Amino acid sequence: MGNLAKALTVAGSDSGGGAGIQADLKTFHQFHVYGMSALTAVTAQNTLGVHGVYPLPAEAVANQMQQVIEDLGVDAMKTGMLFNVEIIEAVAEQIRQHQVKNVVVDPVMIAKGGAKLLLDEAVKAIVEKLLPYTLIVTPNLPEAEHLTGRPIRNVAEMKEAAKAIVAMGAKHVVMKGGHLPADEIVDLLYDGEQFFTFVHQRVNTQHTHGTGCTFSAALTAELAKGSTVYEAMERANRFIIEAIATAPGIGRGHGPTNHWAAIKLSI
Ligand SMILES: Nc1ncnc2c1ncn2[C@@H]1O[C@H](COP(=O)(O)OP(=O)(O)O)[C@@H](O)[C@H]1O
Ligand SMILES: Cc1ncc(COP(=O)(O)O)c(N)n1
Repeated sequence: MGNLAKALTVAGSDSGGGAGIQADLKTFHQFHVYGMSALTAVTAQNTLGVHGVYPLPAEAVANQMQQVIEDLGVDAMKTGMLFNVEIIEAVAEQIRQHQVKNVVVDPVMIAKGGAKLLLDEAVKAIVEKLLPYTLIVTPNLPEAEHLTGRPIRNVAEMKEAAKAIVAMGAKHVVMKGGHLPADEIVDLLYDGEQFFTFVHQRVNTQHTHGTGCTFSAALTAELAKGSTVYEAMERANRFIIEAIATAPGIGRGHGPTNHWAAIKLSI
């Protein structure tokens, strides 16, 4: 345990356990990384949808971050549902004050059922306050469209959007291509100079609740352990594909992925 890697998630609670803080902590654990959390909001949620959103005061988020960073230490952190401008500003300020490295930002905006997990006016705060501290930002296509204000209909437009997002201050972009209607999914990594594409077959399933959270948590866990961005991307990508392919199939709606999925560490 001497070299135990430690990761922090700053995100909302999904009472259904498939997304949010719960998905992140389960994934950190599966990667043998010590997981810590700063809760931003409570959602009353299950596989059928979001039935209530109860944000916490920004001060409560900042205080949780401060206490774990100053005592336990954070090798990597991720953000998920941040909900409003005040919380985003508080999170950015904690990152700045404590010079937290390896920051992954999953710019969660809308739950699969359509519920707002980020207020409209807060998109600008993600760009202006958070992206300058971000090592990897992981938008899905609708999120990348909101960040850039342009439509994304193919891989060429994904690359253009990735360039625009790096120009906003993030060091790397992982743009997830699951929302393009094709049998092959293309996930894109851009490091400001080169594009790397990760292409895989779509699994035919409705159990994709929390895929974005689980993927970005895996990325964060690998960074906490000292992997390079490329290695972390490759391992997180394999993990999420396996987690979707072996989803337990619970709940009456969009069920969770399998957070016990085998981690394929060999590249
Ligand atoms: N049906 C699927 N089969 C295989 N992989 C998927 C499927 N849906 C999503 N993924 C993968 O899960 C991750 C999240 O994808 P995406 O659906 O684009 O984002 P989000 O969950 O944030 O909406 C990506 O790495 C994507 O390749
Ligand atoms: C608290 C919380 N955070 C994030 C998501 C996004 O989940 P998904 O990956 O299914 O879009 C969610 N549904 N709930």
